[in-house]
Amino acid sequence: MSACLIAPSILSADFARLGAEVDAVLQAGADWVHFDVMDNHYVPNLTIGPMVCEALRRHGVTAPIDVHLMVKPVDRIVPDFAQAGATYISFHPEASEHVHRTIQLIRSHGCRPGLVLNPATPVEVLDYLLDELDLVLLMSVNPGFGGQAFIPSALDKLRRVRERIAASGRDIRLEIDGGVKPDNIGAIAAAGADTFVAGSAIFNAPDYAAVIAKMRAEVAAARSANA
Ligand SMILES: O=C(CO)[C@@H](O)[C@H](O)COP(=O)(O)O
Repeated sequence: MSACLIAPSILSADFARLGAEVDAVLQAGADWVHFDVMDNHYVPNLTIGPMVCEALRRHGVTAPIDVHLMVKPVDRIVPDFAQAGATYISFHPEASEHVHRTIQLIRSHGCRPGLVLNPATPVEVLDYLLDELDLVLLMSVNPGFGGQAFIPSALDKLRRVRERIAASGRDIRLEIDGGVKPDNIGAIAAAGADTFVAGSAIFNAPDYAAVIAKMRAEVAAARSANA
């Protein structure tokens, strides 16, 4: 099993102090910065774009930036995010006319491509695509807002995607996003996730290091119970 990675979603950060917030979660032990891009079209909310990603790089952030595009169309913003310093760029298949082409576009710009499955998107959407992907992101809430409750059917979906990744023989991260908390992250890890996005659970906590450490401990306990 791949290393457990914790990716705080900056959607729940204090945007007035974004650089300091990102520094704080990374110093507290986070691995990635999860960067939620919403366009008020594909999803009913509006957030941040490539200029903010670039500003974080200029601020000195060297950790992987995990860009989750909740935008439609996708392709025209990909080069801008690559230029801005994105590491992973993930998108929703429903938002792209030509999913395979968008994946190739992301890779051709030097980034790692990921595909995002909404709660009602079947796992079969991965057919013919897993060989091209570096990451699969399963949404355990409907995209658009932080602070929603985890949808339990995501656990079965994680197991099914984990089986497909194992069968592919490729090193693909399996990321989960939405309602991830210290009290459910163990079950989520046991179902097969290795990369954990958490927004409100981390940024609403008084002590970022303590909540990240608690999440890692829960993942480690679940993995050793399943070994
Ligand atoms: O992409 C999204 C929502 O669309 C997520 O990244 C949320 O921002 C996660 O927030 P929490 O559920 O962890 O509060």
